[in-house]
Amino acid sequence: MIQIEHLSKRYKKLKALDDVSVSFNKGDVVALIGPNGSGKTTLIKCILNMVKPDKGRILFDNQLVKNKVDYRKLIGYMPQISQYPHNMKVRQVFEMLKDIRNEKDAIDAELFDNFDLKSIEHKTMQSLSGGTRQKVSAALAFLFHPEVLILDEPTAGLDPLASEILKDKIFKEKEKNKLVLITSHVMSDLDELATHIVYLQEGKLRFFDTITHLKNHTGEDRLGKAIAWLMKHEYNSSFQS
Ligand SMILES: Nc1ncnc2c1ncn2[C@@H]1O[C@H](COP(=O)(O)OP(=O)(O)OP(=O)(O)O)[C@@H](O)[C@H]1O
Repeated sequence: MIQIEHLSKRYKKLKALDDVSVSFNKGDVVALIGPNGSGKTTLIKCILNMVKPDKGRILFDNQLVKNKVDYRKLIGYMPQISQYPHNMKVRQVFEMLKDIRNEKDAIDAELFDNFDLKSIEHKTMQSLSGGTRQKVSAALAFLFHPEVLILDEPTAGLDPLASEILKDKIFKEKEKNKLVLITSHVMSDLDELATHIVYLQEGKLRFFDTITHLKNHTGEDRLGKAIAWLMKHEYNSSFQS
């Protein structure tokens, strides 16, 4: 569904992405893992056409994404830092997006309801706590039944109940054969959800495989331990599923 071929991106001398090739299919829940600054968000932004790569190409459903916008409708994106106008009320943000899409009937309000966003819809975005802003951002990402979900640190700042609600929702979408890409530093969350691991280090793809294969290879049954093993050992595995 998404093919990334020889992708490179530099910021001056810094190689944020260095010849990354990987592909993702429907039904995969892919955990993007790597140290701070390893290129996870840059990879996501390239997929979304928010950052222009210097080299390489990305295909979405076998179509090049370069200079395209339409395919973005099929992706629900939860950014690390949401950037909705500060003085807009929560209700207005939802209404604005529904108006832009003109798809008023095809709404998935499950997270809106489960997070009880109705009770804060009169508040402005700037008055929300960090975690509540994350809830709004999550509800917006799932709103239009997207085929692909790209979630950048989705559970960061969420309380335990909200975090469970969001993980249940991600799990349901996986069951519907959606493709989900998640970055997170919370290994236990990824252990519950992910089917595949992409491990980036200094912009390079160090590892791409199924979680099952990673655990078998390392002899660890917890993802956190298996990733620690990867970080300690020179291990390169990459397969295109
Ligand atoms: N707009 C930019 N201008 C200059 N450098 C940038 C820019 N965006 C990212 N970088 C650099 O590119 C590298 C990769 O950043 P990126 O945000 O992709 O990392 P990350 O893996 O998502 O990190 P984190 O885990 O901290 O979120 C970092 O060194 C970062 O400082």
